[in-house]
Amino acid sequence: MSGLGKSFGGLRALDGVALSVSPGQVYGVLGPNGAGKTTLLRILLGLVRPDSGTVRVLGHAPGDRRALRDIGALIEAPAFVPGLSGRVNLRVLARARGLPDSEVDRVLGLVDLADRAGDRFGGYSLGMRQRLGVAAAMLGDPRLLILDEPTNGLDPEGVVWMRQLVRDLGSSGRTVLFSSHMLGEVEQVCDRVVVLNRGTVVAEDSMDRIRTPDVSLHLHATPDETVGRVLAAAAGTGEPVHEEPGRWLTRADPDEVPGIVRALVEAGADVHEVRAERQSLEDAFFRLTETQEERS
Ligand SMILES: Nc1ncnc2c1ncn2[C@@H]1O[C@H](COP(=O)(O)OP(=O)(O)OP(=O)(O)O)[C@@H](O)[C@H]1O
Repeated sequence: MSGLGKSFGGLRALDGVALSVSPGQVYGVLGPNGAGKTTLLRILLGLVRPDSGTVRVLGHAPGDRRALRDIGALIEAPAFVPGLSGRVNLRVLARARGLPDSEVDRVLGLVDLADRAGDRFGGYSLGMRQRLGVAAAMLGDPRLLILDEPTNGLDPEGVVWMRQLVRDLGSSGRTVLFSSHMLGEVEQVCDRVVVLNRGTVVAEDSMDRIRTPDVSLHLHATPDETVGRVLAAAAGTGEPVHEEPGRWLTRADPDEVPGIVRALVEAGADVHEVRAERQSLEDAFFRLTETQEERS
């Protein structure tokens, strides 16, 4: 998709969004509340029409029957009939699509609901409802799964289970596009991630590169005058921060760290402590969304 825009009244929910998802990738859509994640996923399914831009899903226009056949989706709370059992709810969906009842049993097994499949949907916990929603999305073994906040309502055990399921789907060649504001979750299962903020893409890259390879380099080294001079001249570092006498903080490419330490020693500095901390996705997320706030 490219140049995607969507407004609701005066509110710009998406603005010039471009992204491309390759088959077999697990792709995370990340962003704070109201960033436009759900709107983006709804557009892919043909549930919302964009005001501008071009979108192709599995080679077709969004909402095209040929594409929908190969897409499974869970968008917001799944709608099932409360008085019917989980199994019967799925059978209704499966039969409407010409799928055999054995397919229902297969997906119930995948989401660990086989034991409770005969119970009324109305009596299901939030987590069970969510599992049934995922099972419905997997009916017919679609090539592309679009899951909007799939861990909503799941307990910690359910979150771990969902993470594993998404991973398994990815490693079996399915393409999974899922949104989350649980950053750790995205970090652990995604190949690539797009970070949205206020309707625009603030980053779109591989998980490793989003995190940026840079480390926060904490140094305890003296004397200050020598350390300051060496850090300012070192390649691959950010602006050094002099935290207190003898203590420095800078950003550095991890490959440059040995060279920085060598340069300090060669310049006659005493190096007492070197600590390089990798940035988590959480750091990257806040850095990206904060930068955006500052710009606007
Ligand atoms: N049908 C609609 N009518 C009016 N405004 C809408 C509609 N759908 C979304 N919006 C607005 O568009 C913006 C983006 O919403 P969207 O649901 O896509 O964000 P999100 O990133 O999924 O957020 P959340 O994490 O809170 O679900 C929000 O400000 C929202 O209020």
